[in-house]
Amino acid sequence: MFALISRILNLSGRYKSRIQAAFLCAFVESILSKMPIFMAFIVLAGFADNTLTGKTCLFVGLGLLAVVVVQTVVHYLSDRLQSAAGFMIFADKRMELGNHLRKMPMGYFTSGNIGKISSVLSTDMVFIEEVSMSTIGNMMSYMLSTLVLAVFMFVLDWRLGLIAVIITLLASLVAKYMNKVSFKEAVGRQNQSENLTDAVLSFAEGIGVIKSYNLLGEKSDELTENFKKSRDVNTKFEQKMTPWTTGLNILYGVGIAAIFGLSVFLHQEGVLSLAYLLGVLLFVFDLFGPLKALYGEATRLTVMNAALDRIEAVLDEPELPDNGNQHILSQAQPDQPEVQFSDVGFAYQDKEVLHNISFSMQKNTMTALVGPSGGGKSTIANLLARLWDVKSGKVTIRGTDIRDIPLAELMEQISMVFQRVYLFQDTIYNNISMGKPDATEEEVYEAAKKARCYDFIMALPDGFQTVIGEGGATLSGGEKQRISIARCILKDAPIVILDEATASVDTDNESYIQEAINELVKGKTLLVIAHRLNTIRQADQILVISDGRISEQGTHDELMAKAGIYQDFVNIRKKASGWSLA
Ligand SMILES: Nc1ncnc2c1ncn2[C@@H]1O[C@H](COP(=O)(O)OP(=O)(O)OP(=O)(O)O)[C@@H](O)[C@H]1O
Repeated sequence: MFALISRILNLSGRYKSRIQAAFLCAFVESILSKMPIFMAFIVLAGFADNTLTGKTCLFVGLGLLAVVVVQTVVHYLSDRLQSAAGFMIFADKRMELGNHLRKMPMGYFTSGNIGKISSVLSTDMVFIEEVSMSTIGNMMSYMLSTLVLAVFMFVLDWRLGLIAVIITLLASLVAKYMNKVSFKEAVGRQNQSENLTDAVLSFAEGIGVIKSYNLLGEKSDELTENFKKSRDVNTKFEQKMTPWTTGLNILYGVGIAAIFGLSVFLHQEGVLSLAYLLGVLLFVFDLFGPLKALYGEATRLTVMNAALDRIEAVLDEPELPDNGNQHILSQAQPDQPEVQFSDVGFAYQDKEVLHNISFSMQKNTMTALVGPSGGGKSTIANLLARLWDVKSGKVTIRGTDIRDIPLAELMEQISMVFQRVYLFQDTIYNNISMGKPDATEEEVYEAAKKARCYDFIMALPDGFQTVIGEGGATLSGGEKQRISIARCILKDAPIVILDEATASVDTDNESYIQEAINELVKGKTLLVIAHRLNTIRQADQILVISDGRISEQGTHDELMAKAGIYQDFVNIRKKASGWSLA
């Protein structure tokens, strides 16, 4: 328990003194909350000894008033200091996590991790930031209160103090095992919470497909199954905890009965005065209250510990190193290619997917990657943009290894047009201008014109100020694609990576998109994952990628003359509607 408390306190960093002050206030408040019983003890003791005077009553009355005032002040202070500290610490932690996620390779953001990231950023962070400080504050004050009450029992009679200490030690032993069980179960509970987040996200994202394939029943059942599992995991947790909490309650009951019985016996034996007996009677029912509350909070602490484990697991995921300090030459040396892959190998975890990939791209030329699905085309394109790092060999731009170039500088050199377009929930203007944040209005409009989207944007009621996304304007897939191309045109990076669309859009849209792409790639070095025969024919070089290797390389005419895999693909492509047979 102490290890857990110190683990959370270690996070406090620059807010340490604020938290210490908050805990001090919480402790003072908890001591003050016992003062009315203490005052009652003074009055009853005076009454029993026949020494009660008006002065004592006045003193007790004023004392109670002062206690109420001070208690209100420290309660206010501890609340303010604690909750603000929790939010401040975890606001910093969230930023650290956000910063870390930004630097992680794209490979991490596979669907299996999306649920984990959402769960860490929302459920775990929110839980810890809302309850951690108050939980620790309460626990500390309960511990100190238990100590103060036990000392008071010793003051009344050492035998009573001894019983209080024995019960406290036994309770902490029981609580230790209870925490172990709670901790074990907390891991399972959180894993199920992640599974549930995953299931809900994938259901919400795939609702279109689910409906169109009439899978609503099946997928709803899967989701319901997940809800049931969560219910079962939580019920099991409560069931496992009940014997322990009951055991603790019995122990407290036995302790109270023993102290009560012994104090009456000691009074009858003439060892304990009536005043002290009254004192015991006043305190005994409250004696184990703080201890009870302490172990109630301990369960929350184990949940927090599991949440911290998950936050730290995400923070421990390796980042893509960004310590390069070389700059890309503005012009390649004579005879130096713009882009060069030299003996590149790559694996997703242990699965090797690229072997000995070597090719070069000359400035302002088009290289087309073609080949069967799963061959490795997208992986090659992603390695050029350094979405992952090569496992062996190297990728250079104008002679410089891309790992030696600061990521921000590398990104300035490359534009990527994906099949799956992502537009932010923002105005069309801002969605385009993020390609070049310091662009003038004229430059944004010019890019929109080149990307063939100016006219349809101006036809919208709010024009470029139209907000896209949920609650905003809905655009067709082709329109979104053109806006994303406008963004790239504005960025004007010298190297363009294009994943050519396989999905069929209507003929109008297709020709507009083609025109937009033609504008984008003018005077650029282009790497295209090509699916259309027209595009492939125009390429300066074609790389046929299959099983992670370059199996053929050349121009369309050269490869057609070879009667190899490329020729087969072209023939099939002519018959079928898509190059990619997946
Ligand atoms: N994130 C990933 N994690 C693990 N394996 C992956 C991942 N992405 C791709 N792969 C695997 O790597 C291999 C190459 O995939 P890649 O997407 O590069 O092929 P591709 O030629 O672009 O295929 P397609 O034409 O279908 O897009 C495949 O076996 C694929 O299953």
